[in-house]
Amino acid sequence: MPGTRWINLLVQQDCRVEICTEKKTILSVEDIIALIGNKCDGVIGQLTEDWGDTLFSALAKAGGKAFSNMAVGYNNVDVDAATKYGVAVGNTPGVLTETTAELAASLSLAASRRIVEADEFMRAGLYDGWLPHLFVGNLLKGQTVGVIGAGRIGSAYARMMIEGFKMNLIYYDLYQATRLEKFVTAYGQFLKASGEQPVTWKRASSMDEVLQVADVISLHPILDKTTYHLINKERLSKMKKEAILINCSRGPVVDEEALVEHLKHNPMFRVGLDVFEDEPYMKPGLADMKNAIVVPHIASASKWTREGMATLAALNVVGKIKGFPTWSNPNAVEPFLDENSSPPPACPSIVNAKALGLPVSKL
Ligand SMILES: NC(=O)C1=CN([C@@H]2O[C@H](COP(=O)(O)OP(=O)(O)OC[C@H]3O[C@@H](n4cnc5c(N)ncnc54)[C@H](O)[C@@H]3O)[C@@H](O)[C@H]2O)C=CC1
Ligand SMILES: O=C(O)C(=O)CO
Repeated sequence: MPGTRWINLLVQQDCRVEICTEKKTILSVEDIIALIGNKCDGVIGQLTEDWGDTLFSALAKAGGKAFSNMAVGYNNVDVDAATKYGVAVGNTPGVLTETTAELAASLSLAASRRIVEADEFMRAGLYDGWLPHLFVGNLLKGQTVGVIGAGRIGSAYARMMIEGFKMNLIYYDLYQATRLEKFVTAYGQFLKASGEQPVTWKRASSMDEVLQVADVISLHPILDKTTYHLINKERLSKMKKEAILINCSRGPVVDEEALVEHLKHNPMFRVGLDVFEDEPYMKPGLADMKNAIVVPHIASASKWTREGMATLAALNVVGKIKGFPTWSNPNAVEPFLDENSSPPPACPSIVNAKALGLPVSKL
């Protein structure tokens, strides 16, 4: 885990910390059971681990009260099973938002301007002079950005694309993104007052509307039963032939086999993927597609974010062990990140706090 603050905070609270030194990137359930052993008060785990009934039962048997994913997404965790065993489940919202949105924006630019293809071309020594048709891509300004899942990260991404490239917005979410709508309205008015074309927004009544209208579509929902294979063969066929699809949410939100087929038959369609259906693997054929940019789940990989994630995960676990209440707003975690002061006596974000009847901090 990055940085030293997370471990210093645990040690200051008299925790004995055991660090897994297995030379394996992804631990199996059996590996983790062995690491938990007979006595373990809490665990900080990774999104690659399968935290279900077996592990929560083992943790509870070892006296464990707390688990935290070092991640905001917790689709790898069976929260009901944790609740059944009285284990609190923490996650780390609030420190990933901008970093993840920046990677989605980076992929959007890289895909629209074909940066990876052009880079490979240069390195292969194929450049023999400027040509009018060399790596022609898409202009973003004035086009429409579609966001599926306009929560924390989806909204931050939308703002970047709107402010940065003056794109119009269409979004689909189960809930209204009121703050985002207000921002686009105000920014549109500002542009108009400056004599520029104002940007616009629309909340789509269906996801298909976004797919049909948008030029760049970025996926930011959580992964659950309702979002599994949200983008499938039929939905891909509704998108514009030259559209760009970005996925920085979770791999299974996209039917990756259908995507490979779509990429093969639509060379002007481009994707930027940070996540994959069967990580760490890619579906056959994806790696050969020139119209796909693929990066290894690095959307949250900025130093500040990763150190913040580690700190929040550690504070979730130690807070529960110490019997601290939960923080009232898990999106407002700045007080936990200030290196120059002690963190508040609270768990920053416990997703099953209500189900466990945990008290809420009054701070
Ligand atoms: N690639 C990476 O490294 C990272 C990936 N993530 C992923 O991004 C996800 C989103 O993170 P946040 O924005 O912080 O979460 P959030 O909870 O703020 O936003 C998720 C949004 O998805 C919406 N949603 C849920 N079901 C939907 C559906 N069926 N159709 C449309 N919208 C739906 C929700 O209403 C919510 O607004 C995480 O759960 C995680 O899986 C997060 C951080 C880094
Ligand atoms: O926090 C998450 O959900 C991640 O995917 C970490 O990058």
